[in-house]
Amino acid sequence: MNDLLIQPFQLAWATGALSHGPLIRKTTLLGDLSAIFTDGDATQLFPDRPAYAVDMFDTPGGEGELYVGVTHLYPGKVGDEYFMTRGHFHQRREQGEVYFGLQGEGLLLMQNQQGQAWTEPVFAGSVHIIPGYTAHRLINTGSQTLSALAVWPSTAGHDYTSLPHGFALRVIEKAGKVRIMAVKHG
Ligand SMILES: O=P(O)(O)OC[C@H]1O[C@](O)(CO)[C@@H](O)[C@@H]1O
Repeated sequence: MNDLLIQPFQLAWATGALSHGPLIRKTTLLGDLSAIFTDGDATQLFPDRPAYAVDMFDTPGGEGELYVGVTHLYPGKVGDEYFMTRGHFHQRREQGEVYFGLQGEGLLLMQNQQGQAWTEPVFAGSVHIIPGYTAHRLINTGSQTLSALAVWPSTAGHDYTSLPHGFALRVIEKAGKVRIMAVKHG
């Protein structure tokens, strides 16, 4: 092959489909998420139902390397609470991440180490800079799959243990409307 011209990976922006490169897909089932929903027991009614899938290019890790992936978060609720990702800080706290909304509608929930939380609407074309020292979670408030492209340092890692009481906000549907609720244990 001509080493002076290397074909890039590709992303279909409208759907989040990744191609032209080695891919890894990780699917998270409702049954894996019982600890994060208010009505955790309800997740056991459909434990094998996929809540979301993360596709990412299988590229080298290490200092200075970036990962590129797309999270496809499916529509649905557990009780009145919308499907969401686990949410995490980065092991390497100082490392940030960038999300790009591709399709669907939802919220990006962020929370700093002081416990202050906020949300940003996610939609096709939205751009989200997740600062370092900030936990983050995607929430699907729509009726279609919410897909977001993410770019993050390969050394960032995922810390799921530093939110023992969860996030300070929960997002539910009430009287047909999206409600962002401040809670003690999110
Ligand atoms: O690991 P979580 O919190 O379920 O989030 C899903 C994915 O979202 C990302 O932040 C971006 O794809 C990944 O790092 C993470 O695996």
